[in-house]
Amino acid sequence: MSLFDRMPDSRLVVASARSVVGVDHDFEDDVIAVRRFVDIQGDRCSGLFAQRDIDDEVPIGGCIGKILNRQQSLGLCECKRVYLFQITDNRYIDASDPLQSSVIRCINHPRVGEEPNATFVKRAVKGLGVRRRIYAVTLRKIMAGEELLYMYDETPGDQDQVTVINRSEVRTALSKCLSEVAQLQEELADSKAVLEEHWVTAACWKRQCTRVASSAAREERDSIRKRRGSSPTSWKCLVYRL
Ligand SMILES: C[S@@+](CC[C@H](N)C(=O)[O-])C[C@H]1O[C@@H](n2cnc3c(N)ncnc32)[C@H](O)[C@@H]1O
Repeated sequence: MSLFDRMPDSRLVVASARSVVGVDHDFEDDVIAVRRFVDIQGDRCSGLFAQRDIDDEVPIGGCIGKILNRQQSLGLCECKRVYLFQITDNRYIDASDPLQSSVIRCINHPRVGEEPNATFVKRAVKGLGVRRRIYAVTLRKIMAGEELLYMYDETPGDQDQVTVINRSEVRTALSKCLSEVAQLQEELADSKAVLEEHWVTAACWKRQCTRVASSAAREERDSIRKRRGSSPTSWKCLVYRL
């Protein structure tokens, strides 16, 4: 029997507060909580954490959002944070808007050295106005305090090829980004006095650096993508594996 068949009645899962549309980032119940922390790039981000021990194969909650087709979802793959969950070849849940989604949107991908401990299963729900839903389910027993993690490229229905680039390609892409940022910082330092005169804040500086770094990263991705001929959505995987 597959994990999908062993799912309990999805109406019960839908009723869970964790699957309710519009739950904000401060969500916390006795099973999971959304916690904010600072990631390796120094940005504040959110993740889902177990509040108590959770057994294997327990549904955590449903992922909700706007249903998009592949074409409509492409632009969103380029966003800094991607909240797209693929449910079929041509159907995606866009969970970008926290007010139109559930806290399940906050599940992160495992970092280096971490293993996934959750996955998603699909289940059609009749009579609830939602044609297709996917549920986060634990893959093993989770201990209280552990972060829930799932491999983004394993969303049900995801047929994309995963582009795995080797370490030297990663290093080249990274050093290119870093040198662009260093150059920008030099330019900014030159004009620091002028900027100070205009009361440009540190936050604005950071935004400019980030913008240049992400555009450099995008160019690098495009150039590798051209060389590799991979599909645009597979870049989610590339970015996360960095
Ligand atoms: C579905 S959201 C997860 C919640 C997100 N961390 C937040 O703060 O709202 C996916 C985004 O989180 C970030 N993310 C998730 N896992 C990551 C990881 N292992 N390393 C770096 N960024 C990650 C990426 O920006 C990604 O586009």
